[in-house]
Amino acid sequence: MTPSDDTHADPAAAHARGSSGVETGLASGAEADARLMAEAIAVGAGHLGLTASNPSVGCLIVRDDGAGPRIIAAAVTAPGGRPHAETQALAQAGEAARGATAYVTLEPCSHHGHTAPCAEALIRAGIARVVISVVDPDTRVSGRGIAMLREAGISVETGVLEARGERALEAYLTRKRLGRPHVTLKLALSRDGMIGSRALAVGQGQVAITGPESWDHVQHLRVRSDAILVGIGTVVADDPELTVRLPGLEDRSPVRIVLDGNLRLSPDSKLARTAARVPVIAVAGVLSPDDGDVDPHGRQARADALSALGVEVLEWDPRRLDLLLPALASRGLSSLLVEGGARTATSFLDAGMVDRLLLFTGSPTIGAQGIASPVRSGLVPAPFMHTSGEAFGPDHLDIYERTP
Ligand SMILES: NC(=O)C1=CN([C@@H]2O[C@H](COP(=O)(O)OP(=O)(O)OC[C@H]3O[C@@H](n4cnc5c(N)ncnc54)[C@H](OP(=O)(O)O)[C@@H]3O)[C@@H](O)[C@H]2O)C=CC1
Ligand SMILES: Nc1c(N[C@@H]2O[C@H](COP(=O)(O)O)[C@@H](O)[C@H]2O)[nH]c(=O)[nH]c1=O
Ligand SMILES: [Zn+2]
Repeated sequence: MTPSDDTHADPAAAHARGSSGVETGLASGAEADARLMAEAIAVGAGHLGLTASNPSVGCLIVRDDGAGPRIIAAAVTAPGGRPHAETQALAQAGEAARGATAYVTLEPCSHHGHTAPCAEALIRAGIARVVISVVDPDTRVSGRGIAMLREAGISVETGVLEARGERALEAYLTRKRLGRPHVTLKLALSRDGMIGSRALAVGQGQVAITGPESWDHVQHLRVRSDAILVGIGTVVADDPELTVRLPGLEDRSPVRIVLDGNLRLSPDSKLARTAARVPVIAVAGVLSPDDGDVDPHGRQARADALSALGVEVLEWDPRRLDLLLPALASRGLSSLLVEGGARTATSFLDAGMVDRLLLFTGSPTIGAQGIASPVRSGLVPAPFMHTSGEAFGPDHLDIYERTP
């Protein structure tokens, strides 16, 4: 078996197989279960950022006819969230599913939602054993899928490679458990801890801090996110596009969100001009009668112009992250990538709304005109814990995770 960890490739194509399936070279048992679940997790990761409110689940159908386990089908939740992984894998396997084992990263669903329950489909297909990584916290499922399978006489094992499974499904699990998206804050820091420069005139573009290798990695982070968020200060200063521009993955751009309490977003900005292609939400707050410094007519005209371009102007207080994030979650957004700037990063950190912190440190120094980052590598306070570090060309990425 060559387990696939390429989350960017088409997961089904990664499993090109003949009618006899993919030999794994393993003997059945706990080690094979773990290896096959690792493969199911890799397959499931293939549609992160594409399945909206649904988790991107991986499912393998595996047969052992005496010569060791063979993968006869592999599927991931379809873009948009349906069909679910199991029904697609069962369709691929056909009659060969009878007596086989299903490896599923999330407990098979038991509810009649938009589709019939996957647990029922597994039973009907004659699956003999189901191996599950994570139990589904969805209140419509939550143990019922497992119970249905067991009642039908299927042998069920749960918690296989659970930590890795939880990590792969972290966005979905955070939304279900905490009622808000999983938040990754990513910042690019100069060697002296700055994220930008005040010396640049508006529209002069951003300071180059990190190189192409980091850029490539951030593009992949965007691919796997449901939404990307910045403050209006960044939009005014840099006029970013915030899309995915990797060849072949251009259609994987996440929803773009701007915190913009005074609706300063210009209809001429790259965000507004591309809104018809990739959604943009401007979180614009509600004008109160004493907002003396804002011309309500100007604001309304801007709102109209932006709406005509396809920007959604959301009258929600961008300062109340404690309310905004649950509102985004209720739209089905499970993973949020916050890309700055300094004030926005500070707000998310102060509100305790950052689950993972990615600090890219580049080689340039910016000096006294710099805009200081609210956090610096090596100086990140609790509750964050440094979990890994990696080089990207001349840059260094440090990853910190929130500890419970
Ligand atoms: N190196 C890096 O990783 C990055 C660097 N940058 C740099 O950062 C600089 C911009 O940073 P900064 O000026 O701090 O601007 P931000 O992008 O953080 O935007 C801040 C503005 O957003 C609005 N806002 C609305 N709600 C919130 C909220 N909850 N929290 C914070 N702000 C909110 C406010 O404007 P209002 O009152 O009008 O609503 C506020 O002034 C630029 O120089 C840019 O190049 C930017 C991104 C990444
Ligand atoms: N994506 C996925 C599952 N997702 C489950 O289904 C719920 C959404 O149901 P519905 O809105 O009807 O599609 C979601 O909250 C989660 O419980 N289940 C599975 O068996 N396999 C899958 O591949
Ligand atoms: Zn299902």
